Amino acid sequence: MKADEQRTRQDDELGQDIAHQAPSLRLAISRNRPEEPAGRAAIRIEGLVRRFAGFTAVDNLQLHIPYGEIYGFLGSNGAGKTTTIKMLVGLLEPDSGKAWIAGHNMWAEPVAAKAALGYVADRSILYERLSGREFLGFLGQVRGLSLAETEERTAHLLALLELSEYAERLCGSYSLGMKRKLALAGALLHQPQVLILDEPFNGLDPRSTRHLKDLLLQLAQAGTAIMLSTHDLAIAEEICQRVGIIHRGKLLAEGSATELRQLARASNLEAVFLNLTNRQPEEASI
Ligand SMILES: Nc1ncnc2c1ncn2[C@@H]1O[C@H](COP(=O)(O)OP(=O)(O)OP(=O)(O)O)[C@@H](O)[C@H]1O
Repeated sequence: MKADEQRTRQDDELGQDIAHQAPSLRLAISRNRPEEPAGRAAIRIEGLVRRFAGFTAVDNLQLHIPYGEIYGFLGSNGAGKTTTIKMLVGLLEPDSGKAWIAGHNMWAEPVAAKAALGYVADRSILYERLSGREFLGFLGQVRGLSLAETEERTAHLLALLELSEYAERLCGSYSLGMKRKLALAGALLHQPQVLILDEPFNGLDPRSTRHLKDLLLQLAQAGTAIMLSTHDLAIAEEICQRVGIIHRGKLLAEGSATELRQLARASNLEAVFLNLTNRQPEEASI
């Protein structure tokens, strides 16, 4: 048997092991982390539940993400990532449970919570008849920035995201990747303490992907809390301090990629992920 095949088989067997231990895995890992008081978490979710016509899409979810951390939210198609994010950013009312952004309850103090938040949806919604610069100018007004601040931040972000040469073109004429980058510029305009990104790497070319990874690492280093959902396990492994794996609306495991790999004795996050979620193979479609 070749070394690669042997490692894959070992990963599979060990992964099946942790699949059975899944509920205790998270507890074991969280004991290894210095405790972050929940009240000081940048993003805090307690007991979040959302049902659609009797089907439970998000099932009693708990999450605490501190400032300065990049948290990867992983799950197969339909696992409940977008539903969780929509409840967290105030777009979808939970059936029960609560969510806080920078200490503000999203549903009781939505203005304060949203002021601290930058959010990019999985599908970018832009005003197609505005130019890139006009779009950011409009968002600056919505965010209550002065004209000078808006102009300065707009120029900085357009340059940072390599969009300056397209700034006067209508958003409707942008490519998918350019739209994603402009949406990100919009989310960063008011320098939020908390950034929530649903599939931020979708549609980006390798150069823009590298650029975004570096930008997120810099923002986290400066203290921004970042939660991102992704299907790209290599990216999660590279830039996320912790990852949470959601499946059928429940958090199966949570920890750093290294902790998850060590605990599972698996060679990579993909092996951990596939084996945890393969108990329902028809859903393991990441
Ligand atoms: N408005 C809705 N009405 C009915 N069911 C919904 C609605 N929104 C989401 N769902 C269901 O909830 C489940 C979770 O969906 P969600 O979009 O949160 O998954 P996801 O993890 O983001 O998936 P993907 O990776 O494919 O984007 C799915 O079964 C989906 O069909």
